[in-house]
Amino acid sequence: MQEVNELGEDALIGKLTENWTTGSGVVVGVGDDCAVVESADPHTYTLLKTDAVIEGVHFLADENYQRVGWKALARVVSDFAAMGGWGDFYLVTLALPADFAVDKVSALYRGLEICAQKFGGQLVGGETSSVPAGSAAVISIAGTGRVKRDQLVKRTGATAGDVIYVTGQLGGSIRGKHLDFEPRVEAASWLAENFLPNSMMDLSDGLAKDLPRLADYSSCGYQLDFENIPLSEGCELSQALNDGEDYELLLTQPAEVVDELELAWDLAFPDLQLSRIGICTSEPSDQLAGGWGHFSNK
Ligand SMILES: Nc1ncnc2c1ncn2[C@@H]1O[C@H](COP(=O)(O)OP(=O)(O)OP(=O)(O)O)[C@@H](O)[C@H]1O
Ligand SMILES: Cc1ncc(C[n+]2csc(CCOP(=O)(O)O)c2C)c(N)n1
Ligand SMILES: [Mg+2]
Repeated sequence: MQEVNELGEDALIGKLTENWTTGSGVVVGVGDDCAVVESADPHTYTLLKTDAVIEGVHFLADENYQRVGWKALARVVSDFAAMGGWGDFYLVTLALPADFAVDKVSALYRGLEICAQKFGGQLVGGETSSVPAGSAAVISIAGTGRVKRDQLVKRTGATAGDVIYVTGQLGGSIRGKHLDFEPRVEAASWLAENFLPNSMMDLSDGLAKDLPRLADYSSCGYQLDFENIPLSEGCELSQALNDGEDYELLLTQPAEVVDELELAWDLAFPDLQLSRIGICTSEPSDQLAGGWGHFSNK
């Protein structure tokens, strides 16, 4: 019997969805940060995302649950941002063991509310269920969002010659940033409005996992300047590549616009680093391997 760890996360999703076709109303199906579907408004698309955090996998059981609530919602907001959009409505699914403390759930909801308040969008319902005694708590957020049609940025548009950028610094998120990161909503929509990147995604599984994904989706390769990868304080390159949960933006821009982009960026976001870390190539690359994978690091 084949186990899921033998396939790895991406191959499993690929196998399960290989026969799914993109029917009418679907702009982007499986394979990007969000699904994108037509909306009644001719100027926007609707974004759809569902994302779970699991005790013991995404946070420790004794964590401050307000921070867990922030993280759970901010992850969805980050995926909306990665398409150039923002969140509108959120549903919360809880699956808890029977002895779970009410105070922890209340704290979780404060975190969700604070995050929704800060980044916009409303909490509008959910679902409550249980897990067997001794099992891990599961919190899942489903959200709908919006993006202007002419500002949608996908993972598939990178082309050879594009300059590859990341925002912020990478690595070491487990020291705390994975719980209280700022989804890059403002930066992403500024980019989408002013410099429409050829491709963009948020970095959740580490640059070593996510850049090869972006390159695969775009049918190109990449050449990294490792010395230009921005390291979080106290981190080594291997952490920046592999730790994951940076929730920074990874994007590519045609070379002709990068000088103008960098000047404008420094004025618009003086406190957020934008680093040129490499270029897209026409040939496939093998500079990177690693990062986070559920089941195994495949
Ligand atoms: N069980 C599943 N069935 C169908 N599609 C899935 C399943 N799991 C993931 N997908 C799809 O696979 C793609 C990658 O999903 P994933 O949740 O890894 O998104 P991501 O943006 O790469 O990661 P993150 O959510 O951490 O930012 C998405 O398009 C998602 O809709
Ligand atoms: C207790 C604990 N152990 C490990 C980690 C690290 N971690 C968990 S999931 C993940 C990738 C993103 O998840 P997903 O692919 O589900 O978006 C990473 C880097 C953590 N945060 N807490
Ligand atoms: Mg993502």
